[in-house]
Amino acid sequence: MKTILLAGAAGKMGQAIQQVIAKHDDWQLSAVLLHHPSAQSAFPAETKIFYKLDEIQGDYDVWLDVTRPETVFQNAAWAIEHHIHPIIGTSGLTDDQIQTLQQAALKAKTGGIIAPNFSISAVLMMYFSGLAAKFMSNASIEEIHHPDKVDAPSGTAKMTAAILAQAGAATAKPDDRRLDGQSQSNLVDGIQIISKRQAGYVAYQSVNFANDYETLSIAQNSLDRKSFMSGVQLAIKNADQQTTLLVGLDKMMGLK
Ligand SMILES: NC(=O)C1=CN([C@@H]2O[C@H](COP(=O)(O)OP(=O)(O)OC[C@H]3O[C@@H](n4cnc5c(N)ncnc54)[C@H](OP(=O)(O)O)[C@@H]3O)[C@@H](O)[C@H]2O)C=CC1
Ligand SMILES: O=C(O)C1=N[C@H](C(=O)O)C[C@H](O)C1
Repeated sequence: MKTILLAGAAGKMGQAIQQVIAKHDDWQLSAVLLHHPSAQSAFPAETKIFYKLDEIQGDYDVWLDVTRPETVFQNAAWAIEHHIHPIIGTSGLTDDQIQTLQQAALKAKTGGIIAPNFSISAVLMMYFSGLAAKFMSNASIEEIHHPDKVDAPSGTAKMTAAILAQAGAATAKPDDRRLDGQSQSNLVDGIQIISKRQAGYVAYQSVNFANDYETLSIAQNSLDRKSFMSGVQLAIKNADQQTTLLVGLDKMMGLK
């Protein structure tokens, strides 16, 4: 039996992940870490409920985190220190925090994965964008998310910017005009990211390239949080065999 601690279980992703775990006879939602007591009623009897890191007791194979940017580093560090393999879906980790967690994972011999996006099509969008960036070096990103999203740019956009930069792309002339209240413009690794929050969207991103006299756009749209669930399952299947902390679900999909 694979035992799972789900942090952020009462949130939008947490609820979708609970349904996925329940479909697997050999996976158990053994514990949840919640923010508020009011959310506790909906869990199976065998699920332990915790509200603070220092309350947590028991052994778990996997720590699945879908909480908040301000919480995720502390959670991931705690999981690794206690030899629970982390699957980090929560956005907002900085590059320095990721490096610190990777070192901690090596020391504790407890690997796992930071997956900025669990959607298979989003992973492919990032992968194809990295390929395109070798041939079309003027690139920018637009991301649109639901209005409840607390952080911008999205974790996916930041990872895409890193991939594009590594392939040699940059935004030729970043547009520094002021944007309206629902939009933000940020330069990350030399790539301009426009972030918008708009009702009706879950998660959308396009990567836009321009060469002389030609453009290329690679776009991906998550229409429902169910789009993330095949990636969540892949991560749960593989996380507890990891000895290092991977970044990006592509590393579990055999993409090179
Ligand atoms: N990797 C991926 O593919 C995806 C990643 N995400 C990311 O996952 C995260 C969660 O997204 P989403 O489910 O939409 O957000 P929600 O706000 O719906 O859920 C977050 C949950 O975490 C809870 N929470 C907050 N602080 C703590 C804490 N200290 N300990 C335990 N739980 C806590 C919140 O409780 P309360 O509301 O009571 O504060 C809430 O229930 C975000 O960072 C988002 O970007 C989202 C979709 C896909
Ligand atoms: O908050 C969300 O919803 C999402 N967050 C992740 C991100 O920051 O990239 C993944 C996906 O875009 C949905």
